[in-house]
Amino acid sequence: MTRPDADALAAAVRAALGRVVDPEIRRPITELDMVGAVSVVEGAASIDLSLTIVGCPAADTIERDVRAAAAAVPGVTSVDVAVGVMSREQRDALTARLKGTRTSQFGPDSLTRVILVTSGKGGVGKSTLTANLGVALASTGLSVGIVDADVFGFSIPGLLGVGGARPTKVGELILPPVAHGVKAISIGMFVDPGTPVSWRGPMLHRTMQQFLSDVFFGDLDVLLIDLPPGTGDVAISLGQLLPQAEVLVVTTPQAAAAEVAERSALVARQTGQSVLGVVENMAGLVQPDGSVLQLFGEGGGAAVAERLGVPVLASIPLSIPLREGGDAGAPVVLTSPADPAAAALLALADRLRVRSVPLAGRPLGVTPL
Ligand SMILES: Nc1ncnc2c1ncn2[C@@H]1O[C@H](COP(=O)(O)OP(=O)(O)OP(=O)(O)O)[C@@H](O)[C@H]1O
Repeated sequence: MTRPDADALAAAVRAALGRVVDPEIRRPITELDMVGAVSVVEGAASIDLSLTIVGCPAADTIERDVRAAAAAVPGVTSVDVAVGVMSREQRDALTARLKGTRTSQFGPDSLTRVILVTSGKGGVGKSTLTANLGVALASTGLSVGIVDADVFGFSIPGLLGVGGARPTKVGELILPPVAHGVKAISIGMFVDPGTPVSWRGPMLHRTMQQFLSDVFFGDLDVLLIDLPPGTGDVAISLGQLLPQAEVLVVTTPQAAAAEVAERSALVARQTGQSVLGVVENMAGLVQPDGSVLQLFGEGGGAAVAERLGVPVLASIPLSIPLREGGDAGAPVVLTSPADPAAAALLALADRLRVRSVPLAGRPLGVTPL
C-alpha cells in the first residue's frame, strides 16, 4: 500500500471517530481531544485514545464504539486501541473549554428555557410531574436537564430510575447522569443513602450555585428545576440566581393546597420571574362505571390561575400507573403513554415546547467548542 492511501485511510478513520460520542459529556470524542495519533498500516489501524480520568465509567463504551467505528471504515482489517489518560494540563484545558467564559450556563445570555416547578404544599406531585415532563420533552428530541432543588426531600433520582447513580467528575466539572434522555443532578447523588441533609440557607445557596455553574449540562433547550415546596431559602436563592426563569405552579384541586400554591407564585414574581401557568394534579379519577372520583375536590387549579391571572396549562388526573411508574423509576409517559395522566403530561410538554418569551433581540450564547 502506498503512503497516500495510508494517509487517506487514517483520515477516514479519524473522520469515523468524529461520530463517536462521549456518553457522559455528549460531544464527539474528537472535539474533546480524546483522540491522539491515528495510523493505518496495511489495513491495521492503530488509535491512541485518551480518557478524561482514570477509571472513567464510560471507558468500555467509548473503546467499544471506537473499535466499531474504525472497523467499519472500508480498507481497515484490524483495530488496535491504546487507551491512556489525559494529563492534568490536558484535562484542565478541556474543562476550561467546556465551561467557556460564561459565569453561569443559564445566565441572561443563555438560550436555555429555565422552568421552575413550584408548589405551596408538599406531596402534591411536583417531583413526579417534573420527572415526567422532562422525559416527555426529551422524547421529542429536545435537550433537557433537571435540577433537583428539593435538597431535603430529593426524589428525582428515584423517579428517573437512577437512584444509585453518582456523577463523574472531570477536574472541576461534574457530569450529570443521563436517565431516559434527561441529564439530571440531585444532592441525592452526592450523599450516602439514608444520610439526612440538614443545611442552613448559605449552604443551600452555594449548592444551587454549584449545580448551575459546575454541572456540565451542555447546550440545553430546557432546564426544569424541581423546587422544594413552599417559599423557603432555595426558592429565594433561585429567584436571585435565575431572575429570567419561568415558573409552573403545581396544586391539587383542594382549596387549602391552592391558597399556599398562590403564595409560592407571588414570591417568584417578587424576584422578577414570570409565572407561566398552573398545573392541577390529582384531579378526578374516572371509575370503571364511568363516574369520577374527586378525591381532592374540584376547582383548586382554576382558582389559583384566576387569582394569578395565568392559564391552567393542564389537569392531570389521579393515576395508578403514574404512581407505580414513579415508584419503579420508569416514567409513565414512556411506559403507558395512553394512560390519561400520561396523555395530559405529554400534552403539557407539547404546550411548553412553544416559548412564551420570544428570543428576538437576545444575544446568541455561542458554545465555546
Ligand atoms: N396524579 C397522580 N396520581 C396518583 N399518584 C400521584 C399523582 N401525582 C403524584 N402522585 C403520588 O403522590 C406522591 C407525592 O408525589 P411527589 O413526591 O411527586 O410530590 P411532591 O409535590 O414533589 O412532594 P414533595 O415536594 O413534598 O417532595 C407520590 O407517591 C406520587 O407517586
